[in-house]
Amino acid sequence: MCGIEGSENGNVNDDDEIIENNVPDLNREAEKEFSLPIRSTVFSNQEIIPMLRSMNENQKHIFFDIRHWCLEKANGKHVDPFYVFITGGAGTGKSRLIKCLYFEISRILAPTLCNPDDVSVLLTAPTGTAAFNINGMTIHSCLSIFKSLSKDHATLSEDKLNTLRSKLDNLQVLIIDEISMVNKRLLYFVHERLRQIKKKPESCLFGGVSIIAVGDFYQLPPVKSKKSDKLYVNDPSNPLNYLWNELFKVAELHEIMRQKDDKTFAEMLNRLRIKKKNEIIELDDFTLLKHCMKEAPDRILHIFATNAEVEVQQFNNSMIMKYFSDPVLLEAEDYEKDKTTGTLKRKSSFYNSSDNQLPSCILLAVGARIMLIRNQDIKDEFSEWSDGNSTENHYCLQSSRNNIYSV
Ligand SMILES: Nc1ncnc2c1ncn2[C@@H]1O[C@H](COP(=O)(O)OP(=O)(O)OP(=O)(O)O)[C@@H](O)[C@H]1O
Repeated sequence: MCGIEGSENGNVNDDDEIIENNVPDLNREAEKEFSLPIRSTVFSNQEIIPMLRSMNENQKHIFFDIRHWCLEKANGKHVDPFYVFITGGAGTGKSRLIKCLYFEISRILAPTLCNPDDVSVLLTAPTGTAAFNINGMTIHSCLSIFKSLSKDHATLSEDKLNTLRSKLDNLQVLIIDEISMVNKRLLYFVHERLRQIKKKPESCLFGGVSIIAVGDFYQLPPVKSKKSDKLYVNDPSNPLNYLWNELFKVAELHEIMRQKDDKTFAEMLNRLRIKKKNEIIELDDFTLLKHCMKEAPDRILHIFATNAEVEVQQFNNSMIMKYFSDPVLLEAEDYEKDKTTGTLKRKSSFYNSSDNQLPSCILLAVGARIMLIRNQDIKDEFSEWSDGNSTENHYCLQSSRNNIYSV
């Protein structure tokens, strides 16, 4: 991170793995008060209605099946919970279908809620970026699941559970996008938490809540998971196998909508999707791909396969060196809490871990655009930050808790 001023003397719960390091911007004082960040996602009619109208046959089929279930539920009929896995290659319209489903489910089930603040359906994803993409929340934050997924975190105190219950007692459907990034253990925690919220026995899967899992197992796998822990691996010796295998009914989207006007390209993408690493690409596909490769001008958005190519002295730095005359190298400062005095001391060396991924220094310049890709604590609510057009030579990121990140 950038230079940091300010310190915190809060008690830190060492068990909480969300606190990966005791840096000053991670004030866990606020954690003492349990507040629930659950919020309903709101899509406007203007946004959704054109999407509903333009669904393709495949999307409609899935949509109306789920809609039918909701209507039965809203009419007080006894319907069993359903577990569906909506899959399809990149650009087949999964995210779009999710938004339509969320809109329709919340609309149909709204009259079954006693309180307007209650939630009948939740829109979630396993990572912040994926959740942002669908205007949803992370599974961890809305179900109060800790990142560590250790047994100790399986249960919450009655107080915390009651807070969750007050909001989610009427939850009927949970939508999980990017399911390929969810492993068996996380799915088990989802089952456990829902069961606790709904006060149901172990045998009641997901506490009776229906699950719509969406994603593509050819896309991103769960971070740091053993092969047998991946959902699609049917391993009867794994005690958590039952929560995915044979439970979820598959609904597949086939038509690539993102490149729908370029059938040749879309078909090639479908062939590449199922290729294994090191498997030869057919000559025609290779030629088509080569044909699409063009030298991109420096200033347009570049996509790289690894963070290292972007960060570690590579693209970003070379662009700053090329276009700015006054680059500034900022070194990270790391603090740790002295367990006896509770005060924060600057560490002699920079905290480093393979999952931290923060650079130990960053090169900046006046006028260079900055994108904050990782906000350690959303409660910070950065109130100001440079959009890169400022002519000031001192940038300040002021958080709501008065930690100042100066750049
Ligand atoms: N029925 C449709 N009519 C018109 N456009 C559509 C339709 N379905 C999807 N699209 C468009 O196709 C593009 C890809 O859709 P979307 O992002 O939902 O796909 P996806 O399967 O979630 O992709 P990915 O797996 O890459 O995240 C978007 O621009 C979306 O608006």
